[in-house]
Amino acid sequence: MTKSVAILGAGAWGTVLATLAKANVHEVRLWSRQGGETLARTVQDADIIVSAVSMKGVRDVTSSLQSSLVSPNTIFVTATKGLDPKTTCTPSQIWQETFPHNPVVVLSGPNLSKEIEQALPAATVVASQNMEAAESVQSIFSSNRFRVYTNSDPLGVELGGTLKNVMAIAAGVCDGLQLGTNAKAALVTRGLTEMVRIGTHWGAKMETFYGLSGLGDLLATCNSHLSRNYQVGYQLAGNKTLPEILAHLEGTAEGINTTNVLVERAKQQNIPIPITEQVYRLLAQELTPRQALEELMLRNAKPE
Ligand SMILES: NC(=O)C1=CN([C@@H]2O[C@H](COP(=O)(O)OP(=O)(O)OC[C@H]3O[C@@H](n4cnc5c(N)ncnc54)[C@H](OP(=O)(O)O)[C@@H]3O)[C@@H](O)[C@H]2O)C=CC1
Ligand SMILES: O=C(CO)COP(=O)(O)O
Repeated sequence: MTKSVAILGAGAWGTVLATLAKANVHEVRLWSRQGGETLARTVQDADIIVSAVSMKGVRDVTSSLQSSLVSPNTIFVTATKGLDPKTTCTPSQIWQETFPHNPVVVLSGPNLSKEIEQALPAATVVASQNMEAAESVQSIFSSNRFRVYTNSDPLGVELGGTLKNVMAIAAGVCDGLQLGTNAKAALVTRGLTEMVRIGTHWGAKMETFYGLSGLGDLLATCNSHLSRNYQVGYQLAGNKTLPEILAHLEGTAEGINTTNVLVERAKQQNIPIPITEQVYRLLAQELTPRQALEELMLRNAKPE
């Protein structure tokens, strides 16, 4: 059945999600601040509202939408991979808090938009406490080139996609310094352990991090020059400064803000996050990439 899909955010990801839904013959309206259409008209009578804005736009968009008419049956889908700097809330928590009576679905997975744009095969996860809503979103985006799985742990799926961005920055540094395959394997594996530690403390299920939205996205972004977060790390290792890198980066690298939020939250809750901490210090120009490596290698000996 044809659905009416409103996609908010016409950046790299929003545009690709619009193409996928259109290919399944849904009626798609794509909104951005630059476009001619109002937000209220874009979401009018929508069955599904997909948010693909970057984290810095989520609060603006949710508060602008509050006054618009959204039916309680409308499903919200959030595809943003970030954390709110003020509250440390995830995007889906913000959407749910703003629209407490609507189903909210998280869409996240190893989905480098440039590859999907080229019609290369990919898989993703749609997660919700409302399985009917998740299945509805699954059918909107599923195709022979985009395989969509459902999951009942939205927090775990969302945190997987968010926390891996920090590790992608670290992986970019690792490759930029040409530290080798052993170092990269160690980094990504210990990075996953760190993601599980933070995520389970937050209330997510451990097994979710071993699925597409956790390990899957970690592998994709830690191994691809298409990842903006990886690019940030790679270029830091090439001695560029963060402002220089950001001046030429195509799109958003959410891992930078996420690192800051995580360090704050982990400090308050006493969670050890050694890799994130070194990424934080590197981004803050407190140390060089080589010094960050030394710090990680010379930590106290401990069991795995
Ligand atoms: N690109 C990818 O491969 C993937 C990205 N994601 C996630 O999706 C999100 C968006 O990424 P991506 O599309 O790549 O980023 P882009 O930088 O390409 O686009 C960002 C989008 O957010 C919008 N935006 C930013 N601030 C505001 C605001 N205050 N109000 C309204 N809209 C705003 C921008 O609108 P405007 O054009 O008007 O500036 C733009 O549409 C990120 O969280 C990212 O992690 C997830 C999976 C894959
Ligand atoms: O989340 C992504 C792929 O799944 C996109 O990664 P970047 O934001 O690092 O480009």
